[in-house]
Amino acid sequence: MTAPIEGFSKLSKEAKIDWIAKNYTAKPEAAKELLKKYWNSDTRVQKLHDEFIENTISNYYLPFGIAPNFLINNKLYAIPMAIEESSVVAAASRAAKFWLSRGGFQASVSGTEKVGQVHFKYNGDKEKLGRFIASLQPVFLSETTELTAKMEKRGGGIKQIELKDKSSDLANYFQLHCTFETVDAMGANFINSCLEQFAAILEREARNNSEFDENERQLEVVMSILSNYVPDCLVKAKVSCPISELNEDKGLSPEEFAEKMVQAVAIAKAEPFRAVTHNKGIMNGIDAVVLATGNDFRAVEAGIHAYAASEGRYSSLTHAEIKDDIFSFWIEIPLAVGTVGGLTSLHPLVKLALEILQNPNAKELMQIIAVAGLAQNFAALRSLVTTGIQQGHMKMHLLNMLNKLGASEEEKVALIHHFKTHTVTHSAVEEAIHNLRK
Ligand SMILES: CC(C)(COP(=O)([O-])OP(=O)([O-])OC[C@H]1O[C@@H](n2cnc3c(N)ncnc32)[C@H](O)[C@@H]1OP(=O)([O-])[O-])[C@@H](O)C(=O)NCCC(=O)NCCSC(=O)C[C@@](C)(O)CC(=O)[O-]
Ligand SMILES: NC(=O)C1=CN([C@@H]2O[C@H](COP(=O)(O)OP(=O)(O)OC[C@H]3O[C@@H](n4cnc5c(N)ncnc54)[C@H](O)[C@@H]3O)[C@@H](O)[C@H]2O)C=CC1
Repeated sequence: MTAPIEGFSKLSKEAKIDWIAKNYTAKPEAAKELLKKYWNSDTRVQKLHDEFIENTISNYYLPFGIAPNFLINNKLYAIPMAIEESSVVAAASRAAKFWLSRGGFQASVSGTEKVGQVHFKYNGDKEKLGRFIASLQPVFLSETTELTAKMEKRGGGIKQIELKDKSSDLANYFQLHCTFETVDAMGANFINSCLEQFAAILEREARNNSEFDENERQLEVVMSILSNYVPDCLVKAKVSCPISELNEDKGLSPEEFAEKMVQAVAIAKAEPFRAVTHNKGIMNGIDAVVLATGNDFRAVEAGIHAYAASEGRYSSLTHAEIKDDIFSFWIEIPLAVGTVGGLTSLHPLVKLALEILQNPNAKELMQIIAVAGLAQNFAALRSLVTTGIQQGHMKMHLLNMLNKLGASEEEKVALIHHFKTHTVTHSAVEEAIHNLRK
């Protein structure tokens, strides 16, 4: 077993690479060569990437694709997507193309409120605590003016600071539940800075509060942090058209297709095992745009899944109905994303992605991301209720399989042609390449 290492973080990049290759790989020279192959040839860009995280030894590439033809609120977008899974970009593109001639996607933001909390312990009279927090409201605001001045100029800032009694859930547990408007930033750092200031004020003023007894003065902050659950930072995206415009699809009449789509969503609402996969398909679209635009996909994932379970059972993020011969399909999700801050102005490809999206503000980006999720779900359900998922997915996955089997460019051309009329499965591809090489 390799011995632990002290001070790894302080080694040079070369020394880190030497150490990891020597101690953890079978072929150190080949491993080193591979890591260096993925360095950016522009040393300034490479340095920038090295400084995004810690202990960087190379870059991890994800494909960066484009799904064109998204008509969103009557504006045409080409959506950049960063994702490793085949068929996602094709599926989004197909759904965009389908809805392009049917009025496109309508999207709207119904709230932009972010949340942060100061969690604290207090053992004492609750009415006194209520009076204490009420008296501190102006202090919380006046002692954060340095932090909030610029944000307020942009139309943002602190919205509300509310005391919440959580002591029935956990002994002596209370919180300051705070809401913020962070305009075009995701806001994590702004919110956390404000919260840490509230926390310092809270403890300091408790110690000096003459109304408190000795025990109450020991009010203790446990932690201060934003919440990634933002149920009032909501975006909705929708498509709809007369059923007659849905076309006959893979042997289903428009009416049958619409009914099956509604049924598929109903199943995801009734059955959590299905809902998880249904929502995974939606996240294929959402994560890909969140990543391409340099946003925090872990934050987005955590918040969206919490929302999917907010009614007590994990359920579908999309909804579908047929009413007065109109088929409607929509999504509603919480999304805290930024078009400034984080990596948005640093990562060269993120900057380009935002430019391709015509430099949206945060609300516009929320709408684009919600649309990508809805489109993805439409495409996946369309396949699931007609041909099954494998036909389209495996068609897109074919190149991965051919690469894995070491197919030459000529073999790829021949086999892609062959599989236009044959079903793609692992064994069929193996057999076809074997036959070709005989
Ligand atoms: C894969 C398709 C789109 C084929 O669909 P198709 O009807 O065979 O496509 P087509 O060849 O007729 O082309 C139509 C359009 O689709 C797009 N398209 C088509 N091919 C490409 C391509 N190579 N590259 C880029 N775009 C492509 C493109 O927009 C194209 O228009 P054009 O560009 O020609 O004007 C369809 O079968 C589909 O949408 N399948 C769903 C795939 C999917 O959902 N994949 C996600 C991975 S599976 C998963 O993780 C989620 C899941 C399924 O479990 C979720 C759930 O259960 O709900
Ligand atoms: N739990 C979580 O989600 C946490 C996430 N993070 C990370 O925090 C980062 C995002 O934090 P941010 O505070 O958004 O980024 P940031 O720290 O880069 O700050 C963005 C700043 O941009 C400025 N700004 C300029 N123009 C603006 C405009 N039009 N609207 C709003 N602000 C404008 C503001 O000063 C704002 O504070 C992400 O990288 C995320 O991964 C950090 C801690 C916790």
